[in-house]
Order: sequence, then structure tokens, then C-alpha cells
Amino acid sequence: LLKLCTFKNEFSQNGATIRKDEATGDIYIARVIHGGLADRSALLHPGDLLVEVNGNPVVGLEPEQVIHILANSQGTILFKVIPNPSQASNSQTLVCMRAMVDYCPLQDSSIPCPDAGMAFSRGDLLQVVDQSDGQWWQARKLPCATSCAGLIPSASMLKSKQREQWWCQPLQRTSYRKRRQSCTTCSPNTNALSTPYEEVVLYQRPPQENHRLIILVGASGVGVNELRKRLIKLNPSTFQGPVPHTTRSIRAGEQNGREYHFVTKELFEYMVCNHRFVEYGESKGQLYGISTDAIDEVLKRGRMCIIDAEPHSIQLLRTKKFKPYVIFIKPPSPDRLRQTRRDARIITNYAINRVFSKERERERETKQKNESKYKQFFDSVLVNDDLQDACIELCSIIQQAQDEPQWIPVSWGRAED
Ligand SMILES: Nc1ncnc2c1ncn2[C@@H]1O[C@H](COP(=O)(O)OP(=O)(O)OP(=O)(O)O)[C@@H](O)[C@H]1O
Repeated sequence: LLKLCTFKNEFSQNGATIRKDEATGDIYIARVIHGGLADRSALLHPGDLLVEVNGNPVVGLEPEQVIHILANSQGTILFKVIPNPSQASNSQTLVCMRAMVDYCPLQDSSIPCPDAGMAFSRGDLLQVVDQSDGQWWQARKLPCATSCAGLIPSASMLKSKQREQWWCQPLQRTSYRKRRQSCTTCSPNTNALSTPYEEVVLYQRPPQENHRLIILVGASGVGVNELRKRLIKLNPSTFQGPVPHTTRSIRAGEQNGREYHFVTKELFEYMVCNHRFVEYGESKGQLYGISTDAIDEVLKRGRMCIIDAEPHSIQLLRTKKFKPYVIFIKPPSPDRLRQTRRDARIITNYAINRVFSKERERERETKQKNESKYKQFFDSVLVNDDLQDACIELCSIIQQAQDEPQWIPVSWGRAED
């Protein structure tokens, strides 16, 4: 039941931490952990001076000795305290945040009490229940209902930690610069560096509002494009892809604005310079790209726009206008991948070898690692095992994304200024 924590300057027991005032030798309640035993008793408060525990005077004792008394107490524990006269009112507003970084209290030498800390990963939803300390907040992981809160670094604390790490890692800095040079439209890490937490609210799309943009991401060969094409083919009146732009000439039977928007090289380059493309590339000497205007056209027609994108493009699309819902397509186990793709007879032996070649495997691993860098942006994860099952599940995920309350950044939910 009882866990002894001896680290730094706060000591945790029964959902509260204690601290010694080095000048006077007095022992105080430093924090009351929300949802813990002390909080539920409503009798202890931060700043209360501890006088006795179970009849034992604690004045002059070390915090470890007090913890020892507590650890050996059974049944009801009797505290004699002098209440903190300037007790702050406990009316904290609850704020929900999405973690944009990973955090582990056991690897953090600055946390006042690691036992009271809470680990989290990028993408986790945190309900921040106490921000009264500018450096250490208390939070619960969502969905949580009853769980006890834990200590997490405040946003400003995490930012300064990130800055420290940034300057202490020359190798990472170099590779980041290299990546920025090769990526002209966005710089994936800058936002994550400046916002360790993103405040979120529950959002339910009003029926008169455009549908949310659906983005599928996944490693090459996992079936992102296949799933997108199938969904559109199954229900073309609901799902639609944006019409791409190209510099290649129009062919017989094609119509400008239907298969492609046919534009000159000059216009295409002008659009690139003006950041009008989400993604673009070259094939056989011609340029192809998906513009944000083309996505907007689909949404304005009342359809659900579904695109597959590189993870680094997500940042560009994370706007109030598109409110993107990102679905990460994961491969099944390598054995199942091999089996399902072969069973489907969709790919030839040549293609199977291509998909499973060593080089391709390494490529996939690198891409998967890359994608895990963006996992804070993934709203859902879908395993593409059996194609038909995956299509059904994808439809249901999309339906939920459009019609049920979802967490979105608070800035997307605000009314127009
Ligand atoms: N669940 C599945 N079962 C069987 N075959 C599948 C499945 N999903 C996709 N495939 C097949 O696997 C091949 C690769 O799929 P797809 O072209 O969609 O890959 P991708 O993820 O878009 O990657 P890339 O960007 O490299 O094309 C295609 O031939 C597709 O038909």
C-alpha cells in the first residue's frame, strides 16, 4: 500500500508530498495530489505545517523519518497540523491538453518527487487539474474518470528543458538543418518545439459545417492508396479526392478540372512559391501536385475529402478551415502482410519481391521511425490486414470522426473573430 520515495526535496506518501523548510526545520505539506487519499479526505492542504503524526511529534525530524512513521502506521492515520492561513482557493479550471512530446519522470533529475510524477507519450490526452505551481502541474490521463493525478512539468518548464536539450545535442541540430533544407514547404519540428502541450476541446461538427478533411498516412506499400481508392469507388457520392494539378498536356477524353487541373509550368511554379500545394512532385519530366484549393472545392461541395499524405504535410493542413482527422494505416505482422498480399493476388511475384526486398524493408523501417515522430497528430490507427475488413473499419472511423465529438486544438474551435 505504501511507497517510500526519497528523492530531491519532496517526499510522497498517501497522495501528498512533504517538504522540509531548511531554515526553520519545519515540515510542510508541499502538494496534495488530486484524487489521492489526502485529497479525498479534504483535510490536508498545501502549506499546512505538520506537527504530529499518530501522536509522534515531527518537529525537528527529517522528512524520511516522517515517511517512515507513516509507512509503519496501520489503520487510521492521525495528523496534527497548523493549517496554512493563506490557503489558495482550490477552484482550478480543468484544461485538456494533448502531449506533443514524451516525458518520463524517472529520467528527469529536476522533478521534486519522481514517485508522484506521471509519464506520458506524444499524443496522450491529459486533463490538467492544477496549475497553481508555475513549474509543476498536476494532470490525469484521459479517459480517466477516477484515476489519481500525477506531477507533470508545466509548459514553460518543458520548453526550457527542450531548449537545454536542443543546445546540448549538436548532432541532432545538424541533421535538423539538413532536413529543413530539403523540405521547402514546412519545418516539422519547429511547432513541436515551441508547444510541448496543445490545448484541446471536444468538438462536434454542426451539420451545416463542412466535413473534416480525412488524411491517411502510412509507410510505403502498406495500402494507403488502395484503401483511399476503394473508399471513393464504393461511395463516390460521399467520398472524393481532390483534383490534382499537372503541367502535362491534356489527353483525348480528359476534361480540365475533372482528371486534373492542367496548368502551365510557370503557373505551377508560382503556386509552389505561394505555398498553394500540400504536396507536389515530378514524374517523367512533368509536375503534379495537390493544392489546398482543390481540397476546399471538395469540402464546399458537401463531400468528404479524403487524401493520402506524407506525415510532414500534416502540419500544413492542421488549420481551423480543414480540421483534419488523421488516420495512421499500420501494416499487420510481416507474416500476415506477406500472406494477405499474396492471397489477394493483387500483386505479382515481382511486386511481392519488391515489397519484401531487404532494401524495401529498411526503407519501411526508416519511414516507420519517421512516422512515429508525428504520432501526436494521429487521431486513429487502423491495421490494414484483410482489405475488406480494413475498408469497413475505415468507414466506421470516418463516420465517427465526422459525427461524434472529437478532441481538436482549442484554436480550431473558436468562433471567427
Ligand atoms: N489489405 C490488403 N490486402 C491485400 N493487398 C493489399 C492490401 N492493401 C493493399 N494491398 C495491395 O498492396 C499494394 C500496395 O498498396 P498501395 O499502392 O495502396 O500502397 P501505398 O501504401 O499507397 O504505398 P506507395 O505509396 O508505395 O504506393 C497494392 O497492389 C494494393 O492493391
